[in-house]
Amino acid sequence: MSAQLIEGKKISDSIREEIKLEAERLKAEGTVPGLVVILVGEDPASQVYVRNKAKACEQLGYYSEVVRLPAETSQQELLELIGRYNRDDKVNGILVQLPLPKHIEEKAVIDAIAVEKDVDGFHPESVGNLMIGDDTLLPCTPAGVIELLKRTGNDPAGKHAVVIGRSNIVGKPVAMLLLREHATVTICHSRTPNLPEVARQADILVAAVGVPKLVKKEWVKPGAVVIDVGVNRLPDGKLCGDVDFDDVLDTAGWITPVPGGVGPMTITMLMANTLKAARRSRG
Ligand SMILES: Nc1nc2c(c(=O)[nH]1)N[C@@H](CN(C=O)c1ccc(C(=O)N[C@@H](CCC(=O)O)C(=O)O)cc1)CN2
Ligand SMILES: [Mg+2]
Repeated sequence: MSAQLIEGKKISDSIREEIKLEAERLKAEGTVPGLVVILVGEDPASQVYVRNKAKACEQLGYYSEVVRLPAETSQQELLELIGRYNRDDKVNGILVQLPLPKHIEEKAVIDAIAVEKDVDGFHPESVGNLMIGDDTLLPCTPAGVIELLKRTGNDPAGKHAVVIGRSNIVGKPVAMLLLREHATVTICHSRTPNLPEVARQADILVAAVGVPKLVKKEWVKPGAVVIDVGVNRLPDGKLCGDVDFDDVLDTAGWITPVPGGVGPMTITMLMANTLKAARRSRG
């Protein structure tokens, strides 16, 4: 039997409707959520994501700024700009689009963002808050994964979740969020022995490694929920995930497509974080 599709685009659209209502309520009380997105350089994919973030702000009636800086911008210039937005009351969220040019140290940039404006959830204090279970701004893609699970009735509680990938942006935080949702969590990576065998134990399998079509049907327990976080561009220009979708389709119980699965949730959760930061800014 074919797996049920987890339609990220549809779920994302309905969350945006909820956010819009909340944002209107907040605006009626005199607070306009504000987001600045900073892009350094001309990476084509990043340009699309930044444009889509600005569009989402417009759709929701947020105050929005996009700062496009040349690839040669120095780290010091970027840090000074962040410092200015840290002090700007119109702006509740500051997002620096990744990846950054090689001469800029990602950690220095993330550390410079005021934690209360860290709508990416990448600041060490945000990460620490997530780890100890304090209320915080959550990283967008991992938060989107949890929303997809919950809104399709796939509550992680009591399930075995296997996460393939250990990046700071997706693998580690999604594992922490699944743990917070009472899943038993295994984190795998390139040095995990018998990776297919470990993956096959998962009730919920999250693939976030950036290897096109790595996960095959032999890696999937029949009926498992398969969440594909990979966005890989193939030589023919087509997008594909870390899961071999066609191969896995008849084995999985639920599956996210690429495109149209996890991807659309990233920007929606960014909008939710900006709203949350705006609400919190009122004290
Ligand atoms: N500062 C950040 N940088 C990056 C993040 C991030 O969360 N914060 N994540 C990614 C890029 N990203 C948002 O910034 C992002 C990636 C993918 C999508 C998306 O909607 N993907 C679509 C396909 C889009 C396409 O056709 O290329 C999908 O999967 O359906 C949105 C946002 C790295 N940088
Ligand atoms: Mg404001």
